Amino acid sequence: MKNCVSFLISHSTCAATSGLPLLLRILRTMGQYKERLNALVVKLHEINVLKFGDYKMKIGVNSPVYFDLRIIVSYPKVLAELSDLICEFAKTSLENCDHVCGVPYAALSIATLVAVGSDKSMLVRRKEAKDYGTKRMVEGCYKPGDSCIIVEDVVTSGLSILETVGDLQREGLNVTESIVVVDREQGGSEHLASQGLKMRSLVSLTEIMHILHDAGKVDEATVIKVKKYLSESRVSIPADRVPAPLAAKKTTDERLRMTFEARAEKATNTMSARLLRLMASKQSTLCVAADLSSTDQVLQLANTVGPYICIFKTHVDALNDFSHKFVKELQELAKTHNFLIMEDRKFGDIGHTVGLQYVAGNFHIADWADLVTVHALPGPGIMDGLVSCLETHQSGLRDRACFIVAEMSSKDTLTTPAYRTEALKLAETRADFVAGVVSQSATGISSIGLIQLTPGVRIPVAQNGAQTNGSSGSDGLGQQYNSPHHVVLERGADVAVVGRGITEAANSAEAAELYRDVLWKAYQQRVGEA
Ligand SMILES: O=c1ccn([C@@H]2O[C@H](COP(=O)(O)O)[C@@H](O)[C@H]2O)c(=O)[nH]1
Repeated sequence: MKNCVSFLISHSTCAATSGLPLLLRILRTMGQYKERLNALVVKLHEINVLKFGDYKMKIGVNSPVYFDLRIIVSYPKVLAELSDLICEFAKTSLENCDHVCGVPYAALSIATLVAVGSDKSMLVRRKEAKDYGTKRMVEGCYKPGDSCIIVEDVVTSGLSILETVGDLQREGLNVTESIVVVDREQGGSEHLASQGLKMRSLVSLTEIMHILHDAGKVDEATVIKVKKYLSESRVSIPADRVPAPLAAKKTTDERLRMTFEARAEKATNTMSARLLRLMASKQSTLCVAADLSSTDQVLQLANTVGPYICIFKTHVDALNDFSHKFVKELQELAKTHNFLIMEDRKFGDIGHTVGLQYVAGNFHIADWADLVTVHALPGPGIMDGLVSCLETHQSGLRDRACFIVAEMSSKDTLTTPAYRTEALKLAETRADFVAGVVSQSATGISSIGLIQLTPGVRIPVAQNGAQTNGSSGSDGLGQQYNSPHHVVLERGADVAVVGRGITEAANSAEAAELYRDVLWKAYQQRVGEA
């Protein structure tokens, strides 16, 4: 019945456009489909894909029924019929996805024919990474954000599907659904659902037993034996076998629902805890980017927006009159208005060099910037370089921290999903110095205390002057903007960076107050306080 409803949904559009009365046409198509499915099940039994006896399963238990869909490749007509039925069954889902990926190896032949039958691109997940060439785990032409449907032969626990989904997600693909031939009804669909994955099966083990019994292929005793086995043999997946991106997704979701106060309690980095508390007490998640060229302009802006912000972000190498008097005054304003100073230096060299750039040079950044930004590109050595300088520096590690740039906001950024994953790993392992990450999304950020800083934020103004909630254009030089609402609720931003949205406003104080309020309301909605 469940599958008839799926089938009905898939076919309602084509039925609606035909000349026949709608219901009659749907029922006829459904009847034909059901007849073909029954015949296929009988055929699968005939060719020994479906076996009854006493079988030792991969998961350790014995089963009175076993499916070996691997041998279907030796029966091309049966393989073609099965794939055709999947194309019918999942018509709408297949129309709306970008790719089809079979779980290796048994489902590969089925997925290939489904991809051909539905004119969709196919992806192949490798079971082992190559140690030469591209070293990719997923072969095929795709880009991050593309959607993909999984095709699997038989589902018991769902672990094989989860492993495939894990690899696809690591490549930035968005897995929307899994279509399986047989659901053994031993917990697979529930496990997948608990990881946010929808699963639909062509036929369940119970349905197979009914079809074969009605066709006189199995006796009543076998039906009862299988039924008893099903009621006694639920299969579980140990938490440590759930692939990382999926496990991380659960933690990320929990993290996003927590208040800043609660997260501060769990934060292992001192500056992260301090900033989270500051955000909560000041009710502000706004970071203003002071991309200006004179120190007077910067100080005036800091004084104007100070009451509404948690971070004041500078690019001191863009100033034409930098002085140490300037940083002293900026620090005074930070004390008066209670905000942190972030120098958006985006360090990106080897450890030794960045150490010098941090504590020495013209700017002596470590003397006055509470926070700095750092690229992950050079690898862990960059952290060692910065941290070793701080160990002998007057401010010490307790009062200084960095944000790792995991992903940039600009169009066609080279911070690919794979790069981002590695940058996040670096952030998670260096809680001694890392307070947060610069990122456009929360995916994969699992440490509760890690703060997500998201630049590229601007309130969109509609043609008629009314505000809208959508994404909000670009600056013609690669910067891409999203609305405050969108970055907090859809992308998981904790702190939103706003530059020209405030510095170019007619009244910077009013603009900062507006951004602060809109961002705070979105945060409250996210944690369920609104
Ligand atoms: O990915 C990134 C990282 C940093 N930035 C910085 O944020 C501000 C954005 O200014 P707007 O005027 O709001 O565009 C700017 O200081 C950048 O250096 C970023 O935009 N994207």
